[in-house]
Amino acid sequence: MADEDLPSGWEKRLSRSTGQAYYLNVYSKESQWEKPEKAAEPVGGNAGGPDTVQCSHLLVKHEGSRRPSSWREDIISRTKEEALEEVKAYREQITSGKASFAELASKYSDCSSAKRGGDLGPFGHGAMQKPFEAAAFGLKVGELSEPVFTDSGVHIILRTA
Ligand SMILES: O=C(N[C@H](Cc1nc2ccccc2[nH]1)C(=O)O)c1cc2ccccc2s1
Repeated sequence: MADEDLPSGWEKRLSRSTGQAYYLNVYSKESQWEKPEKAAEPVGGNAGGPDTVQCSHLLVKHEGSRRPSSWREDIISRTKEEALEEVKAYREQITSGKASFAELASKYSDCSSAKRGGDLGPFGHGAMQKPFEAAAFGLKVGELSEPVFTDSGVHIILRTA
């Protein structure tokens, strides 16, 4: 049933038992008696955003990391603060053009993806730790994140696709 000033994503229906009008959210299939005032959003939260992104990252682990070991160092003992300072220095070298992201990631990242210049390949929602996912999906293609903290350590993330 059409209703000229009904926000998008809703349909007006009539109750079979009472004949009273109710409103159906065409995305969630939920219904309500009150006339909606806002458009219904497609479910899934990132309406209009991509389902997958591709990123490279440079990870500096620290003594409190989930796994304080990597291909670079058997036992990683730097502090979280030291890891942040190192990541900020790498970020500055990249943004000033003194070094490429892939060059620094391959040399200094404590993630095994260092062997691929930091490339993690394409990934969707739910694949990575939440702070990493939130940062990655918030980047434009070609954009370099500020330092991001996860249980693995301190990252900078470059969205590549
Ligand atoms: O979890 C990984 N590596 C961990 C470190 C780590 N922790 C992360 C958390 C979020 C995103 C990437 C991350 N990498 C390790 O080596 O201890 C991954 C390595 C690779 C390599 C290739 C592609 C995906 C991945 S995910």
